[in-house]
Amino acid sequence: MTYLEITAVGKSFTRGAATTEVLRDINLNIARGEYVSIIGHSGCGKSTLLNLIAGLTEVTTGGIILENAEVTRPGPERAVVFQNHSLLPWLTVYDNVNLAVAKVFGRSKSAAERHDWIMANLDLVQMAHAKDKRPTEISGGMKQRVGIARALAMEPKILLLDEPFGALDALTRAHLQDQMMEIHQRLGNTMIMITHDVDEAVLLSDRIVMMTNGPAATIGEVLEVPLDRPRKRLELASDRTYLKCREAVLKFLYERHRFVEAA
Ligand SMILES: Nc1ncnc2c1ncn2[C@@H]1O[C@H](COP(=O)(O)OP(=O)(O)OP(=O)(O)O)[C@@H](O)[C@H]1O
Repeated sequence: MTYLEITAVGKSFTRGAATTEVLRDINLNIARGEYVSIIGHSGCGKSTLLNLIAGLTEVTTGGIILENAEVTRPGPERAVVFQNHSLLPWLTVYDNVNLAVAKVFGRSKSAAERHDWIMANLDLVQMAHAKDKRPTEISGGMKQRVGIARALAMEPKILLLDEPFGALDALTRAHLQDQMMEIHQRLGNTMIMITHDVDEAVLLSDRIVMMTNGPAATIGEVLEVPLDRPRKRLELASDRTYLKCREAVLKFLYERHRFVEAA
């Protein structure tokens, strides 16, 4: 059953007399609990699409519906995690998560319940031990985990991830990908993730949305990833289905829709 419905969405930006059509005729239905990745060359409009779903930008044409309600503005039911953590540097890890929790659950949960909820979410990303640290005192991977905890603490219907592991080294990245799979398995939430990493997309996703190059980019193909869960990266390294999916994405990106640098 469709949970998120993106229908005939287009997005243009106008500055002065110049209008750039970034996205054209995007159609995508996502089911509850699905993990969907969006992949495409730099500048094709992936972040623009995510921002439209987040309600941070308005569609130019078409519409986006989440559980029967049109998306017109940002809301806690669509939490975003950006590539570079967006924690407030003067607050502790705990207080950064608390800020979101107080906003969403300030009325519906007691102070004790809110405390337990903050700690439960920090536990989920294995950051409870660092609750009193400030962002400058923890590593990039840890900051990203706190950002994920903060987003999850809002109990969003959809988690929107804009290259969440893009700024991390390969080992930290692999560790966080594994944690993300575990969290998805445990909570069953709907995830939409932008990535440039083909292996990451295949490992984590139920479907991979492949975008054509801009301007006026659209969805070129959608690839199903029919791999059982839980998934283990080492076992998949030689799995035929995994390798076939990987090849399909690589062929889309580097054969059929090669990136051509604008002159
Ligand atoms: N607010 C804006 N005003 C004008 N143009 C914009 C705006 N936001 C994005 N664009 C343009 O839209 C296009 C797509 O940008 P976007 O950031 O969505 O691409 P992307 O696929 O996420 O890129 P990358 O992979 O490099 O992060 C770019 O040409 C960009 O310049």
